[in-house]
Amino acid sequence: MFPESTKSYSYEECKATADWLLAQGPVRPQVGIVCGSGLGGLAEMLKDQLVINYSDIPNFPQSTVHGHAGKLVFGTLKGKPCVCMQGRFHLYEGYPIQKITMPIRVFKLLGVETVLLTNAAGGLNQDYNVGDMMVIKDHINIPGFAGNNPLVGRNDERFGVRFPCVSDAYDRDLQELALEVADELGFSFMQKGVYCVLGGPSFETIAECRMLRTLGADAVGMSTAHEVIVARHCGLRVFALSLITNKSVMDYDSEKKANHEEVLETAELRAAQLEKLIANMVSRIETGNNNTQ
Ligand SMILES: O=P(O)(O)O[C@H]1O[C@H](CO)[C@@H](O)[C@H]1O
Ligand SMILES: Nc1nc2[nH]cnc2c(=O)[nH]1
Repeated sequence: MFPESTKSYSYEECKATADWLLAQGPVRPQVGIVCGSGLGGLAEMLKDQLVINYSDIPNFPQSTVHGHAGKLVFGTLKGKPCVCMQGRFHLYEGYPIQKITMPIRVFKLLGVETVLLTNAAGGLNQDYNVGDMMVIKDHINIPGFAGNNPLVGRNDERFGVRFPCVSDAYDRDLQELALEVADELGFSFMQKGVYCVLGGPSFETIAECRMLRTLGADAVGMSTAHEVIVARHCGLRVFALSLITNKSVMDYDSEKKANHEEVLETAELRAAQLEKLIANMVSRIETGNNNTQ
């Protein structure tokens, strides 16, 4: 009924991967973290680590992008059992959208309740500066407009409903918690806005940047929104944060050119602060009942 390209990983395949992972170590993670480009240092914060290469995990895709190490790290962060993806998957790597989001379903089957996703993104909002952190309040899923949504294909009710609501995808309490924690840390570079996902890997043209800004997007990237849709479908609580690694070029007189090196350089500059923010958030997320303290 559905073409082969829309084949999801079945519940049984995701379960087999989750069971294999659970058999490797004692940690039963309640928080799942996904590291954006150049932000893999987040995983280093975990204590009592069990590190598993993606290449050793049954059914798992492989990382192909510089700045995405390709390791799954289990451990505790501020005493909370966590699992951290040091490297995510993107559409432009050539994977079907169901494959790049499959780890989120594995998170669910591992017992994860809350996912914290990070990414590197271009700042469309001209009030944003390089190095700002944007709490994502909503997204625009451009590939989804053309039917490239991770939930396309047969729906398995064991994960979630056929038509999930995503108007409340980004948990409001977690958004508030992030801003509260950032304030306590003295961060003066916090923003809250709308993330737009494109397929990549080419960066945007000037006309595209102008169009996306007109549509209401504050930042643009090539990830996250697909993971968020799958996470919400299976009932996970979601928080997502963009590091504005570069300013989108909106002006034909500009000499600036988007490039992955700048993305990684900015990530390196802000990594320690981003790690602090996420760690302090994790310490205040009450696990076991999906609430914050
Ligand atoms: O979204 P993450 O994985 O942080 O990566 C972002 O950085 C890369 C471009 O430099 C793209 O992959 C874009 O999506
Ligand atoms: N699409 C896109 N992804 C990014 N990731 C980091 N910066 C950018 C950007 O400017 N555009």
